[in-house]
Amino acid sequence: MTLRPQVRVLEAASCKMHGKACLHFTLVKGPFPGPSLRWDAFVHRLPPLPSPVGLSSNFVFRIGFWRQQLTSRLELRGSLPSKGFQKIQRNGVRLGSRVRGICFYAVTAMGAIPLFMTMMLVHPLVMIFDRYKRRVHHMIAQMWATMTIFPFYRFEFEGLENLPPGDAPAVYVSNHQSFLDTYTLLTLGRSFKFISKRSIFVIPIIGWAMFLMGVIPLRRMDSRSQLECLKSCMDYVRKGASVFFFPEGTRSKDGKLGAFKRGAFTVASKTEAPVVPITLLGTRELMPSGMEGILNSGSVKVVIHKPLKGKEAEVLCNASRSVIADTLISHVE
Ligand SMILES: CCCCCCCCCCCCCCCC(=O)OC[C@@H](O)COP(=O)(O)O
Repeated sequence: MTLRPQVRVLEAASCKMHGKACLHFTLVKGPFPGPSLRWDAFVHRLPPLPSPVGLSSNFVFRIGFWRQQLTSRLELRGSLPSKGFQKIQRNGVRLGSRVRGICFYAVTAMGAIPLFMTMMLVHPLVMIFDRYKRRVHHMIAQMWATMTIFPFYRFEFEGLENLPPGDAPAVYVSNHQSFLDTYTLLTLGRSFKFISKRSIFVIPIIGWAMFLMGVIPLRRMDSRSQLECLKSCMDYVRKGASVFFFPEGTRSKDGKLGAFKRGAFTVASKTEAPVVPITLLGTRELMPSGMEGILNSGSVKVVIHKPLKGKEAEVLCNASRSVIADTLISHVE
């Protein structure tokens, strides 16, 4: 293995690390093509303030066209928020986030098995004594969700006093940014029935538990399935239970709040049940849509807003969306 100094002056377009003009002094160790280790010192030539000066080491593994890069970077002074050798990245995703993701799913799977067995055991009694709310199942789901997320991120609730007293029937709605939304909301321990896309029911154990809990399936593009879903929701609410909609119908891909579908608000206006708007903050930063395999570090906040009542679905829809939109805007750094 030879150590070969390389000095490279990278134009803005080619400095992938900083996207700006900068000077790199690189020591390359290792035969080419093959695994190589590079030490890279960089100074920005035309720095806006603050400009990063630092050291990074790239371990580049190359076999034929396959290339894998692990980067760690020490920013002595930089534009990145935090300093220090803590960002070991693979393809731009921090190793820590990958490891956390794997642990997260291990914990959630290990917890689900015994808890699901318990659910199965008590299910006949639940269907006899508490057919609509199924509170015992929600307590089990609350335990599962809490034990799953507790080791990985802090979550706090604001506005708990706005929750309908005694689990009274209501239509809950919130923005939707991540799979973590469901986990976080389940820790509330309320017996609301989620409206879920059918494909989630196929997940072993979780899907079966959703069935036992009375989660309402929906084929999103199918108008008949939408009607059946609304009918089930109205039936549940009239029988004293609550339902939970993500009116955007899908997770936000860019963090912006999408348009709200009317279904939830039709159920509320027809059953005269209150709408409880909820804003979820931070889940997307932890596990963005399309990156379900990773879990970044961070925290989550859930804001429960004052319940809204009314006979006009459109009015309820607009009022709910704007209170959530305002809260999202007010929490943008
Ligand atoms: C025994 C262990 C206990 C297990 C309890 C499991 C309870 C799980 C409740 C799941 C409720 C799921 C609600 C999902 C709502 C939904 O369907 O949202 C769609 C998005 O997400 C994904 O769609 P997309 O963003 O378009 O990919």
